[in-house]
Amino acid sequence: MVSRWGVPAMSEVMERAAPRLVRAQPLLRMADVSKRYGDVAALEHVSAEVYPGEVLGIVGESGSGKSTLLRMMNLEELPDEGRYALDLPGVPEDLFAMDGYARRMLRARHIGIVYQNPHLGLLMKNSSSGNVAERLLVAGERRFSVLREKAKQSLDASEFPLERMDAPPIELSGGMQQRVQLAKAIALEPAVLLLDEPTTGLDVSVQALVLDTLKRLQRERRITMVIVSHDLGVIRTMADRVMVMRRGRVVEAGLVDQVFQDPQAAYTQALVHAKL
Ligand SMILES: Nc1ncnc2c1ncn2[C@@H]1O[C@H](COP(=O)(O)OP(=O)(O)OP(=O)(O)O)[C@@H](O)[C@H]1O
Repeated sequence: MVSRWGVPAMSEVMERAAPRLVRAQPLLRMADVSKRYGDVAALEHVSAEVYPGEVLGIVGESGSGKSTLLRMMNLEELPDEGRYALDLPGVPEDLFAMDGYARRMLRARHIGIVYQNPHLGLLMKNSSSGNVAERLLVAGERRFSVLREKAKQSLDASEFPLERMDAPPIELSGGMQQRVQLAKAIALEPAVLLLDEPTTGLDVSVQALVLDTLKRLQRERRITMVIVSHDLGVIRTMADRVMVMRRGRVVEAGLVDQVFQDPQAAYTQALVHAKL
């Protein structure tokens, strides 16, 4: 299949299409994205599509380019080449072509992100409710009582203990910090929620609880998500489809169950068997 940008929708990849009765327009489309850091090719001709309400998992060993791809999806960084579209009203065809201010505004309004490292997503010494409210300011709300109430609702939806909402993240556990990031990320009901190793580093029991919250939110709100993890268990729990990356390239993509039960690429086979 060739996209309207004239590049293969999933170049050089064994994409096994989801057996959907209705294939809507993708909400998110990245085409032929490449990025080098000096001699390192972090991404080479990567294409990805995510459909509304779908969870795309991205898996691969350390250094395979997962986080770099997510940073591009979050418009934090620009690639050397490639295109990026979100199917939203009034949004330009190629988000990479927007100026810096427009990119920041679009990111704040339509994209939510949870980082593995909460220091990247939160002001650690501000109150947790203030961190969430900061995101709401982007939508133009200025009334303190409304900001506080909406921040509270978002924290509650993230199953954050509300009696701690005035505590700064630096005083909270790792699991609670991730819930504050999540509350901030979903406060404006983003079109897409990006999750970069959101539970890595947490105790196994805490990890399970945070994944439960993410799954519930996804089920109830049909949030479109992209989740990066090196942990196949996390991807299997969360994702509908998976993209397997190696050395900056997509080596395999398809439905999670298909790819994990019957991996086609030698690299995916090794990943799956290493996990068993
Ligand atoms: N800002 C940067 N400057 C230089 N090299 C970078 C930069 N960001 C990423 N890289 C390099 O690009 C490659 C891909 O990195 P990336 O962090 O995307 O991989 P990853 O799959 O997310 O790995 P990990 O799971 O360890 O985070 C790596 O070789 C990395 O060292």
